[in-house]
Amino acid sequence: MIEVKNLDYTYPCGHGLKKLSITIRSGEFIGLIGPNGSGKSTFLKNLYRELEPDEGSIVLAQKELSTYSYRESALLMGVLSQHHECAYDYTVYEMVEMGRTPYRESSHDPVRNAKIEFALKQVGIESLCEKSFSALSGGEKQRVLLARAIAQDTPILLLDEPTNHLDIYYQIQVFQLVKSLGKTVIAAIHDLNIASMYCDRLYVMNEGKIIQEGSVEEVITQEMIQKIFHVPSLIVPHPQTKKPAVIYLEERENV
Ligand SMILES: Nc1ncnc2c1ncn2[C@@H]1O[C@H](COP(=O)(O)OP(=O)(O)OP(=O)(O)O)[C@@H](O)[C@H]1O
Repeated sequence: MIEVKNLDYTYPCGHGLKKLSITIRSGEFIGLIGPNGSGKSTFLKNLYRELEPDEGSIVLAQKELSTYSYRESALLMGVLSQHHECAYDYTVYEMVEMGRTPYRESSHDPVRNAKIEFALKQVGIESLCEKSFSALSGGEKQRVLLARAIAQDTPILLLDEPTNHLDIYYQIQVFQLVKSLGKTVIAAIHDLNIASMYCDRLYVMNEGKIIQEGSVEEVITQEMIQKIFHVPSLIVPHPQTKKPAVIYLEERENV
């Protein structure tokens, strides 16, 4: 469904992405992991067209991304990014409504309104509808933006550290909810235990490159965590799921 080949992007300062290639099948839940500044957000921004690649190709549903109009790509990809700024004082309902913009529906359209209601209910924010978006906490804003992305009803969701501002209850709620939607998901994730619980496959990024790719069992290893994050760890099978669970160790001799 998404095929990225030899993607290059360089910021004026010289940082960016180098020859990135990724193939994602329909319905996969993909995690991007890697240290701060490794290029996860830059990659997602190239996908959701905030940045334009210098070289390489991004093919979405068998068509080069740059040949889609912005409306067409908004019908395919929804985005939940880390940015919360909003120039106007919209209500929560108005923010979620914006997810339907690419559809050009009338505000009385029953399908449109059902999609908005569904999104509000799924994220559990019906009671916030009349509140001003700018008056919400960081975590509440993030949930509103998730509801907007759900209302957009796209087959692909791009998530840039989606649970940044959320407490553990809502972190798990967001990942469970996104997983239950059965969409193709690409998510930049810092928490390796969350990545292990929800992702089908992981890509490890470092210095703008993909340096490893595989199942969570293949990727989440003591060696990778030591090499990429410089932290000693112990990997144990999760007692419920048997997926790798990471226990971080103190840097001590003879551990
Ligand atoms: N707008 C920008 N202008 C110049 N350089 C940038 C810009 N945004 C990011 N960079 C640089 O590009 C590199 C990759 O940054 P990016 O934000 O993609 O990393 P990341 O893996 O998402 O990091 P984090 O985990 O901290 O969110 C970093 O060296 C960063 O300083």
